[in-house]
Amino acid sequence: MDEKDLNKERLELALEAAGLDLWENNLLTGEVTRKAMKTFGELGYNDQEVLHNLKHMLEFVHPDDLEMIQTAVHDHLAGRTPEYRCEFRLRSKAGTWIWYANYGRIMDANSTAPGQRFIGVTFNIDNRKRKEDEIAQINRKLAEQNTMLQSMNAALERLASSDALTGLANRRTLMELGAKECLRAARFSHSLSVLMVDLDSFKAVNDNWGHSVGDRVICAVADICRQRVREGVDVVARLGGEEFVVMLPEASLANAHLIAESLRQAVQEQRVDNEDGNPVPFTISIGVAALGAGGESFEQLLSHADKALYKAKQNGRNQVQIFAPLPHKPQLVPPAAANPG
Ligand SMILES: Nc1nc2c(ncn2[C@@H]2O[C@H](COP(=O)(O)OP(=O)(O)OP(=O)(O)O)[C@@H](O)[C@H]2O)c(=O)[nH]1
Repeated sequence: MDEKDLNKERLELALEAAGLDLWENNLLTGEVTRKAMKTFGELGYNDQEVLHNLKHMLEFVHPDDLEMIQTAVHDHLAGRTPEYRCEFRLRSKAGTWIWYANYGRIMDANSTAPGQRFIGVTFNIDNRKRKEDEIAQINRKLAEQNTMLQSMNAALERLASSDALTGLANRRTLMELGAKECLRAARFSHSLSVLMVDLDSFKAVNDNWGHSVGDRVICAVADICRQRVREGVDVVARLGGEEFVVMLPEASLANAHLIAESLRQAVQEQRVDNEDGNPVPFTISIGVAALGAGGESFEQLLSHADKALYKAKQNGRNQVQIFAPLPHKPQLVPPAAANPG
């Protein structure tokens, strides 16, 4: 055996051990000078079924992968890539698609007519591709589930922070926002007012027209409050039942009074019909309070507004009352303490 045969033998062994199948093509004539017969054998074809012709070879390639192969060859031929690399599917004789990879190089790149010796190897990557597909599918499912979880979390968050009937903030949210706003207002000596809003004689609305009409009245009041305050600044909350709170940062007592009066009037003019199409009369009373110089807590502010609301109810309902702190009574000094000795 001469050195050439020995080298050929060594190469065959190396290719076999690496699972590589050598091919050689002439890109100028389209002739396949060495067919990757190990690959075609694996796909179920015999030597006669595979012609020494590049055009014929490409007929085994999945139609979706053809353009990618042609681009990779073209880029390499034009010197844009140091080697030709490509992954594609080949049709087996049984009709299934199997993934392969190509790695090759134009060996006569420096000649005047390069492309006559395009040499490379093909190797089976089907297992790897299938695993990649499985992983991609799992990742897609995980991403879908993640999106679903995120939207469920957002929905849960909405449910936990808002009132189911009106969509307004609930008591918990109001108390959280209110406490923060109170601290901020006290720290920077800014105004902060609250309106305590309550439907008048609402029991009668329910008793006369039913609970569902009562619910619609509650929603109508919620909408009026929501529409008439500054979006993103003021907070409208339903405390429960027929009671609402409107928190007005940066609003003085006088401004809050004006807003309260406009809400009261808007509610009085709002029409909600009963099941027979007849209007249901309803009004609200409002208590207004503003943060004083003493830096009260939000709970105290609400309690002041509630006291004003009580006054509005006592005075006949459908009105606005302002919380006025009782005038400070001077402490009487006991005579004994005044005249010691
Ligand atoms: N439709 C409906 N009614 C509710 C809801 N929550 C509470 N109520 C009713 O609201 C009514 C509140 O009645 P009261 O607390 O006696 O007060 P009021 O009749 O409005 O009288 P004043 O507040 O004194 O003017 C009760 O009849 C409750 O059943 C609700 O979500 N939907």
